[in-house]
Amino acid sequence: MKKILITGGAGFIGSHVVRRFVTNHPEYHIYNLDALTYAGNLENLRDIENAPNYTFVKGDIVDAAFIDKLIGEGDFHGIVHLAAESHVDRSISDPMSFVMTNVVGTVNLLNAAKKAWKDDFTGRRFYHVSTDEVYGELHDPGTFFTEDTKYDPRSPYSASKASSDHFVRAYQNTYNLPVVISNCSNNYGPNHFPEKLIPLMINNILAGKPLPVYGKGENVRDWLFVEDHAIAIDVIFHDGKNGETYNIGGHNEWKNLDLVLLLCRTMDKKLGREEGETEKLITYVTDRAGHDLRYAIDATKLSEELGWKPSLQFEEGLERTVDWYLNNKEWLENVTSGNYQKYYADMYAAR
Ligand SMILES: NC(=O)c1ccc[n+]([C@@H]2O[C@H](COP(=O)([O-])OP(=O)(O)OC[C@H]3O[C@@H](n4cnc5c(N)ncnc54)[C@H](O)[C@@H]3O)[C@@H](O)[C@H]2O)c1
Repeated sequence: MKKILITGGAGFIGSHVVRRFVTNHPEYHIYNLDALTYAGNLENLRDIENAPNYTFVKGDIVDAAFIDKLIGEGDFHGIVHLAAESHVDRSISDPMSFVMTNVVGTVNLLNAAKKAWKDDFTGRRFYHVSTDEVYGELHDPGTFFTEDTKYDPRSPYSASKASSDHFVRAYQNTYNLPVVISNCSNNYGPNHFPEKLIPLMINNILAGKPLPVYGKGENVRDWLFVEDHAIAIDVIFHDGKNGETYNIGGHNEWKNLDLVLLLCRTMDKKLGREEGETEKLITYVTDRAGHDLRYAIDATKLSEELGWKPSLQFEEGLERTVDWYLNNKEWLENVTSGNYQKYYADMYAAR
């Protein structure tokens, strides 16, 4: 049975990718490598944890000796790399942890794959999951990031992801490592840690806390339902061409303020409140340093060459997301308090 290593599989997007691969590809054995940082949580994979083709491995991609051993002995057919520090605000207060995980961690994985696959790369693939933020920001409506847009990262997070993208391409160019990269827009959906916009707002609404909107709420993001991203990763992993980059996006742009207002109206309905009640919690706060104005993805290459398209309309995806959080308040409480983290850290410390 072919083995696939997925890194960061206990996180938000990673957990959806692991579930998709475990469920839709019984021909593979999936190894989920994750350090279980504040953002990683095995509760996200409870439903598949006993699947016969699934194994969890706790470990840190920054630890080169550990990664060399794991990949050296693992005979992995493919590596799907999602492990990262992922929150822009945290990158502003602590850039070095982003350099370590996103840059050094990625190079450790590339080195280990190069050594383990020993110049016979037939049937192997290193898939690097990246972000549209590497392209910088857009101003003019009607302009989009394409795969040819020049990199212009503007936050420590996007600079670290851009750097890792460059390393991945350099390993293809220099050592012929078979690589593929995708750059995706903002994801939303179940299991999203409540520090990012949508789950933070849902969490605050449920707690009756203010809803902090940066600046005037004018920044624009393109939103994609996380399961559609997982499907795109599956399609690119299997059908994408080595050395290529694929942009993934929802063609679904929202100003932050409009998005928060839509979320407030959805919550009014779900919580049986009068329309307009929830939006009273909106508070405008000092803008994020260096806040990029607009991101928008042109995903034509992916749809024309590999036939992928988002399956879900935004209103439906947002409603599914809200329903998930309302039905999983315990999850929200346990990730916010760090209970899950402690529980799984203790479990692995005892082994
Ligand atoms: N969230 C988005 O909207 C978005 C959009 C495009 C691309 N991406 C990219 O997708 C990937 C996953 O993003 P996410 O939002 O799911 O992130 P996340 O923060 O929810 O999850 C990251 C996971 O990586 C693990 N991890 C962190 N450091 C590690 C280390 N040193 N060793 C091993 N594991 C480690 C964490 O424990 C966690 O499970 C990232 O590479 C991110 O850059 C995210």
